[in-house]
Amino acid sequence: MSEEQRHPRALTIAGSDSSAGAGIQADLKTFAALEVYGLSAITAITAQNTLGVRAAFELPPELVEAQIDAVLEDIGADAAKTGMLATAPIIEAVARSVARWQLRLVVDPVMAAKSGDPLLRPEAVAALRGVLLPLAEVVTPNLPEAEMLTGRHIETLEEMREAARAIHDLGARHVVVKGGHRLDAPIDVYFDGTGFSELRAERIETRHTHGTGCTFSAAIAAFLARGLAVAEAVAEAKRYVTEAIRHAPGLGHGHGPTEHFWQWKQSKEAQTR
Ligand SMILES: Nc1ncnc2c1ncn2[C@@H]1O[C@H](COP(=O)(O)OP(=O)(O)O)[C@@H](O)[C@H]1O
Ligand SMILES: Cc1ncc(COP(=O)(O)OP(=O)(O)O)c(N)n1
Repeated sequence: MSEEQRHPRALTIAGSDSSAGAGIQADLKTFAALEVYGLSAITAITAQNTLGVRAAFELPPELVEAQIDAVLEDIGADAAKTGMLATAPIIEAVARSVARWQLRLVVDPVMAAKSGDPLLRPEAVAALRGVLLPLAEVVTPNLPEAEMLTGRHIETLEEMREAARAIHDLGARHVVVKGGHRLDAPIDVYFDGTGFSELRAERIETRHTHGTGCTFSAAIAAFLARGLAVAEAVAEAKRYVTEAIRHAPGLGHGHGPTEHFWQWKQSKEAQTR
């Protein structure tokens, strides 16, 4: 097998964030840091910084589909992830592509930025639930997104487990309900359709958490592309995002980006020594 054939590759289908802390830019940085070749299909262009989203322009669904076809016909992807999908027609176009290309898909059901600015039209939530989630190998809602998907209030770990089960019932095969929005430790709940486990980490006291959800889901896709099983990929991605937050460079006047190039490889090697 040639070098080119063995190199893992992953596709992100997401919006562009001009501040490069979230969206396509965060995903590609994560793929690169984890030594996975990154491909992209852009769904929308946002003008945003660490303080908020100033403008957004949604691309035509046919152009999103054309980007996916162009890279998959030529290069192919071992795994893919979605982020900001903006509209129901884009979600439907992405679902058609995922089914046609039989993609191993991680869905980050992005609905709003940390600043509160909306990134998904309200009427598109039904398409996310009904059309895309049934195609997801993994879905990674944060607490407000899990509330929107289930129609339940979620606060406690037990309520996170109930929400994970309800989202699994919508068709996603593995569910991670993220706990970054909890008041105490950022514990995430993982459900594989049979059992629950918790992904635990210390809370890092910082305002620099822009794009943490994008980074987490991109890392899951990268580890899947590298051949890890889902439970392992999710656990490694949790370690990755925790270190990305810890090493945040402290940029901007609001919620700044996390860091991707703090020598992940060496820190992994040190861990296993
Ligand atoms: N301050 C923090 N310290 C450590 N981990 C965090 C912190 N904030 C978020 N996380 C983790 O980052 C990941 C992304 O979660 P979250 O911030 O809830 O997503 P989103 O960006 O979609 O709102 C989760 O694994 C969460 O537990
Ligand atoms: C273009 C774009 N996509 C997604 C987001 C939201 O990303 P997320 O990782 O959920 O991070 P926060 O914005 O919640 O920190 C975005 N802002 N822009």
